Amino acid sequence: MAFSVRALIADDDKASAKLVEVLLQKWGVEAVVAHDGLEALEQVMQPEPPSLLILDWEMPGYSGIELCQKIRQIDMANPPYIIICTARDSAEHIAEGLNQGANDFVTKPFNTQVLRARIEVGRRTLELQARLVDAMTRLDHLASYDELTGLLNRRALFERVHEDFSRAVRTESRLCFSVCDIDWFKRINDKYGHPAGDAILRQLGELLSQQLRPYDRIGRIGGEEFLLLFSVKDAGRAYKVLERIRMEIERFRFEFEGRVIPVTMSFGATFVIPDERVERVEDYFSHADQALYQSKEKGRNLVTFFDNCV
Ligand SMILES: Nc1nc2c(ncn2[C@@H]2O[C@H](COP(=O)(O)OP(=O)(O)OP(=O)(O)O)[C@@H](O)[C@H]2O)c(=O)[nH]1
Repeated sequence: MAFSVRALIADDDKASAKLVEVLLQKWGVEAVVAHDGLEALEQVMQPEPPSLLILDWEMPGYSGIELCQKIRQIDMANPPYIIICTARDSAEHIAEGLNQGANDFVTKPFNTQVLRARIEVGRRTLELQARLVDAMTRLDHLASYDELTGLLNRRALFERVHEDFSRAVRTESRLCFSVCDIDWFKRINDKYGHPAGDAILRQLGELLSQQLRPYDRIGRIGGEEFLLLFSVKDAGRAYKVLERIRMEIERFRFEFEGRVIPVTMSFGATFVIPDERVERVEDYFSHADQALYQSKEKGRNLVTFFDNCV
């Protein structure tokens, strides 16, 4: 199916606007009409704006050229394709229009065939742009999210953690930074198979996400290792949150192909009062990791805080 576009015709000459509207209808292009620059700008600012703009050069409110300038200053994921319609067809005018952000020109009185061909060029360009934006969105997602669990990956998570620390400094809030790791995961893989291990990672990702609030951070930072960052008033409460999560995991029925697989997780954590030294995020990570090591040493399925700060 052909890629469809919605057009905006902006022209203070009502007869001329009507003529273009009728032609667009005939060519299967849905169109809305504005009779001055202000009305046209309002249409462009709608949540789902028209993508192909056919703007008259001279209009009350804003001229077609002023509209071009304004629209090109707006940061849009999918900028519109703009055709300026004008009787001014000198080289200077054409250059000025293009320099101000128009994609194309149609001179008045226009030739129907040429107008149709130019609209088709616009439609093709918008189709390519939509595909590019779609591909970039997908690439962005792939670059930031772990494919198996759908959680943030290590790189994206640490970027956000740095932002969270800066925000916490401003709002004077406190954070709990925890690294957690599945116990004996190698044995689980060996006993039930790698696909079962993958299924556990997926189920665990969902379970961890349900345990935290949407604005807390959670990500998969390595094979069977996850990182949690949540705001909390004091270290005692932080301990209770992690203990609750640890017990939920212990109780949860992880299943793969009808078999229930017991899973436990060890936690290392540190309670943080963020300060300006953003590089300390790496120190906190190292502290949480050392505490995780202690949980493993003490027998696993445990929550340990760095430096016994709880
Ligand atoms: N199924 C699956 N396994 C993974 C994945 N990533 C890492 N692993 C496995 O996770 C296991 C981790 O093993 P170890 O580092 O020895 O840790 P462990 O067996 O969990 O032991 P402790 O951490 O000491 O409790 C290895 O066997 C990895 O192959 C993955 O994406 N899918």
